[in-house]
Amino acid sequence: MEDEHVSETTQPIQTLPLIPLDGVVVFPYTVVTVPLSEEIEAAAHAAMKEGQLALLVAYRRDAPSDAPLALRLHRIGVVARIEQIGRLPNGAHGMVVRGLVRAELCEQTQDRPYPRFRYIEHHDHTERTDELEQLMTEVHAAIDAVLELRPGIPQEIRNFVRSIDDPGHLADNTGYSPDYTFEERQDLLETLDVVERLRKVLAFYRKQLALMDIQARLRQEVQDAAARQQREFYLRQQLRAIQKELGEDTTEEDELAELREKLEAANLTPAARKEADRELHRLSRMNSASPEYQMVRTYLEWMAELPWNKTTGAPIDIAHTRQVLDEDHYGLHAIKERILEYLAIQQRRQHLMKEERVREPILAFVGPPGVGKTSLGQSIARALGRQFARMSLGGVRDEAELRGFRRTYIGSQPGRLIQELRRAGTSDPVLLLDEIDKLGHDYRGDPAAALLEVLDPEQNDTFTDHYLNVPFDLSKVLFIATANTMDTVPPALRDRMEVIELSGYTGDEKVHIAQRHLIPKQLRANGLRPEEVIFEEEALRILIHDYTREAGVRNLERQIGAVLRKVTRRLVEEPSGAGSTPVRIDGAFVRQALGRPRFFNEARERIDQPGVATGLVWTPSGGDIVFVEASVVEGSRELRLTGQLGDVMRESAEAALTYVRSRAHTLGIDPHFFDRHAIHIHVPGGAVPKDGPSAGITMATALASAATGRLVRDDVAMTGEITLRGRVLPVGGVKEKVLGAHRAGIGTIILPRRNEVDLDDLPSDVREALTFVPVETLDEVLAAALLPHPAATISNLFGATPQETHASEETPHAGVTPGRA
Ligand SMILES: Nc1ncnc2c1ncn2[C@@H]1O[C@H](COP(=O)(O)OP(=O)(O)OP(=O)(O)O)[C@@H](O)[C@H]1O
Repeated sequence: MEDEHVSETTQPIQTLPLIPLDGVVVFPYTVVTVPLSEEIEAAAHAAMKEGQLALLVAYRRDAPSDAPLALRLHRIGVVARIEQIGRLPNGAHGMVVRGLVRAELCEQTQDRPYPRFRYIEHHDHTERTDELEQLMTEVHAAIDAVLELRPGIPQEIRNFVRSIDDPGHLADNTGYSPDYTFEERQDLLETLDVVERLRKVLAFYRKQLALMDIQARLRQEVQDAAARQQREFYLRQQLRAIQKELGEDTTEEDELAELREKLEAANLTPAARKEADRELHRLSRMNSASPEYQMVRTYLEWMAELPWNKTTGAPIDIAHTRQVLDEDHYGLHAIKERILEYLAIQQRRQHLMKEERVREPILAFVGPPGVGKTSLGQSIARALGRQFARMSLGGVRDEAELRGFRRTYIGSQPGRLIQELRRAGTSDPVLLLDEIDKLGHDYRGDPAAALLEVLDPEQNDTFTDHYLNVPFDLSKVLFIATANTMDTVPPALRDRMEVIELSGYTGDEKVHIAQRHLIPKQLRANGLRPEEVIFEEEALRILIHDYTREAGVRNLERQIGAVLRKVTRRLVEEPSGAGSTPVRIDGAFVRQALGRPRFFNEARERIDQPGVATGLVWTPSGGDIVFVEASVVEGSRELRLTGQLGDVMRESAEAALTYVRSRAHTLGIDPHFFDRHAIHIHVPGGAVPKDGPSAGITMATALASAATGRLVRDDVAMTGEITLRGRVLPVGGVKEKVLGAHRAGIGTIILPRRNEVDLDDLPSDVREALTFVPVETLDEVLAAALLPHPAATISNLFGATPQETHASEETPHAGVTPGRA
């Protein structure tokens, strides 16, 4: 099938003298000088007489030397013309031969005085196909590229190779290349098919090119690295010289000595000492320019800077602690007592053996923002003479954030715990674990599990950070957790906490906190002296009620700061007035300084139509009021609920509807009203999901209001779960809810009778300021919450007959807003 490429053969018509070659391959078209050994002399001379022609064939390298000649020779050689016999430049005898055509040996016809062989000639036969042309181009390009890269190749040779147009000729000429081994040359000679021969040549040169490329790159890299090292060396020498000039000369030895000294002073644990010594030894044998040197140095610096055995805490003194807590915090009596109890127990437990100290709980302050969780932690630290450190766990999703990354990672560091301890500088600080309710977790490991280990006295004296890789004793740290809610804290962690709830402050408490703590703090922060300002209580109350609405005092403190900034500015702008009379901050000053109030009586504003009732909710940032809206439209019997309500809340809505329907007659609602109307209940409040059963009575009230057209009282708010039969069940979070309602300006609170006990927890001023309506049934709720129908009179207030209300039943959905009673 490749016949057209196969060289033409001629019949073995003649014989020629054979000159065996040792390690030399002669190709057609090439001229070679061959040393004339004794062995071949006779043949050479005989050939000269026979038209200068001889067969030149190489010995096989693998054949035994005692084998018959025919077997010791390769099958293919060339017919060559001996151009000249004579002395070579080196003085030896030699001959110049020119290869003419491939020859295949047939049988030997003579042995002595020189061997003769019959042979067949193989002439190249090629057809110039596209494939062949393409191959030629590629071979030319490859040879060219190799020659280009090879230094010292004369231009004539390249020009000569470029000029060869005959494929077989081109391939055979490459046989000159010094890169071929003998076997490769012989193989090329034996490849009779020209295309195949060219392919072999191409493959050979490509391999050659790749090798040269790698060599060149390696050479370049070696050169670059050497240059870089030289440059760094040069720069370091310069740096040294500069440091010497400045008197800051620190050589590597100095650096090592300094580290060694620091480590000595750091009072390391035996395990840490061992690791540090090992790394110091490693460091002493490293080149200071290497990146690894820096890594080890950083590690050793961490080790040297950690407070392995440094403590400041004195034994717990309860009386002193009480005094400090009182100094720093107004009120919070029950909370302070619990803190003192906890510390007293800690004091006792300190003497216990490690095995007995298992399952010690951790203090957890839980409550809305700004109620003093952080500042209580700071006070405790102050009272115990310990450092205070704080670590926010909000959004920590990765265990490695707490425990660090192994040193093998580039740029690795110890975890947050170790970092905070270094910052604290002692091993017994009060460490506030902030926002444990916002701890995350994902595929990289559960940080809560790591935290559990940290908090477990059984394990935390050998806490191992991945970066340090030696145990660090955390057992002397006083951990305090803070959270807005315990609901989202993983149960295993929750079990370890002694929860102390801070529910928020009343207006009066806030006034006191402001007068005693926040105003003095903000005066200092704004560069004011106490005698320069008179902060009137009226101004504080306006700030509390109209400019902030919060359980804590964080925004109040901010607003006080904002008001005082105006004072500072005024004093700076009008220095003449300063010092004479103090600046008086009253209500007018506040309004002028802060602009329009942010909060107002929202309930009055919202309840302008039937169908709206005020409920009470508990949120992680304190209690608050919420408005439940119900509307009825003519249509098929349907209940729609919107406002991101959870399943429990939806069920309560259904229970509310069922009950209101069952009381339609008493409430004066047309018995068929609910068959002809669709009901829609909506609880506004943005995108916040809401759930829980405590809005049951509020939904029922809103529904009853919408269906009867009677307005709900705007100074009333309520909370309570309902049953299908209209009973009101107790709910949670009453204290926070009541405080939230009080803040929002609500005067009357309807709550389940069984929650009345919770009112004992309320500050007395709040209890006195509010009216509580404890209820057991929904009828009682509606009686207290709904205003009489505009058309009704006082006498039939709660006993309206169907006829009396029927006439005006259509008003709400007819769009007429009944007037306020
Ligand atoms: N009872 C109090 N007496 C005096 N100052 C208080 C009291 N409660 C809170 N503060 C002050 O209110 C400010 C806010 O309190 P803090 O930062 O401790 O709140 P927090 O509960 O930790 O809030 P968060 O949950 O947002 O961290 C602080 O300046 C704190 O000193």
